[in-house]
Amino acid sequence: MHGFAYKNGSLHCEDVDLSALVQEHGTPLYVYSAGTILDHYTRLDQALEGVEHEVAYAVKANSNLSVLRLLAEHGASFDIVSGGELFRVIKAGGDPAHCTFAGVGKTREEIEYALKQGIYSFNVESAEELRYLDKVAGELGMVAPAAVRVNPNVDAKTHKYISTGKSENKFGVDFEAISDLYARAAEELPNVKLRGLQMHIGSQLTSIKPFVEAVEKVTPLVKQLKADHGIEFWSIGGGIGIVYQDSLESGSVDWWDSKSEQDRPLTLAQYGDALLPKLKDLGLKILLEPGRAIVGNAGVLLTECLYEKKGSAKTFKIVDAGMNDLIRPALYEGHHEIVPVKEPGSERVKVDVVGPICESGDFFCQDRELPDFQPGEVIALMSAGAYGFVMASNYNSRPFPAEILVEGAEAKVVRKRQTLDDLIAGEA
Ligand SMILES: Cc1ncc(COP(=O)(O)O)c(C=O)c1O
Ligand SMILES: N[C@@H](CCCC[NH3+])C(=O)O
Repeated sequence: MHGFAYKNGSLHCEDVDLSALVQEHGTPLYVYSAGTILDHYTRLDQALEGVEHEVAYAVKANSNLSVLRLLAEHGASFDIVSGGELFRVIKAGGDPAHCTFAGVGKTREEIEYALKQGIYSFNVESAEELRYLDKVAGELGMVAPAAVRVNPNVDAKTHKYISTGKSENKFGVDFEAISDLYARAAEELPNVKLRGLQMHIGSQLTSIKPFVEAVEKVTPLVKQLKADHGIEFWSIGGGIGIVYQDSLESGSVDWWDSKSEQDRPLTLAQYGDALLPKLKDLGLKILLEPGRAIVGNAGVLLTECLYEKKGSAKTFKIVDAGMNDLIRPALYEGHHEIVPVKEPGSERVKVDVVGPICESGDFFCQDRELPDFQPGEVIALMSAGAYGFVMASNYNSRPFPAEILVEGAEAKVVRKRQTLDDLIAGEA
């Protein structure tokens, strides 16, 4: 079994009982299913069968070394956004020659590091950055492989903080300016080799429409760039959304197929079916940069209920994880399904589940009907595999939680819980 399900009255990840795991490792605890990660990676890879392509996992979503190693061993490429992420990929056995480097603010140090490691492409986000890349590469006597990120000005219809493909967003170069930029680069920038075009319109897209709109809008441009400059790849970015509501089953291998179309707005197969016909005859290598779709439903954050506080207006369940461990609810009002690890009965209570941080925004849900659970019991915040641990902080001097990777009946600690000494390491 992949993913998460109740067995013998207790929530399991694959064949590992999460109650037993918590007894051994404590809470808060991130737990990932290797089976789900590989299943979703494979499904996405298969969705583009029929066109030359690479699935470049977006490392930012979950950059644990063991997660990266798992994906590298199964042939993934990687999309990185910092020198630190490249370092992680290399340490995990990934091949820099299959890495693309995104981001609007690459430093000289990062550019030099990536050039020396021989990455596949710098995905450049402005004319100024392209010029700087040319300068740095020239000074090192190297030629930098590059693609420009086009901002197609398409509405991704997602949360405004994670929409990236509109003109008012800081990302990419205006669609109308791309042809001219490639022409000028060909004449003026001898230390840059433009080998592709990149785009990424936003994250957590649950409809195929914006993807189709962006691909249709940009297709004439890539054709022209191929004809004029011989570009060889088109990265259409990541952004495929996952289900956050009723997501207990979503890490299971059968889940993707078991949902009706209304319940599951966008499957990986639908994504492939809609886009493949538009991409397959371009004569270009197609790159995908999925993050959340691969790891999101593969992870949970386990946390213990410390207190139940009945106020005059609300009942609060106070747990030992906070917004410092999982910030998505505080930052985007992101919804994470909450289920007790001990299989619950049918009784429901309306509660706020809150953390120990001194912020009113430190909540995991508000006024939500949940199966009842008591202090001392452990709950799982579902679909926390993407943008969970990677966005954690030490706010309120709370140490980072541990991370566990489960494969079948084996549970491996892939990041130790931070100690109090770790917390102050390097401070004077
Ligand atoms: C350039 C780029 N590629 C890929 C991703 C991965 O996005 P997602 O996790 O939504 O697939 C992001 C984040 O939104 C990104 O900025
Ligand atoms: N951190 C965001 C996604 C950002 C995507 C990165 N470009 C989230 O949790 O939904």
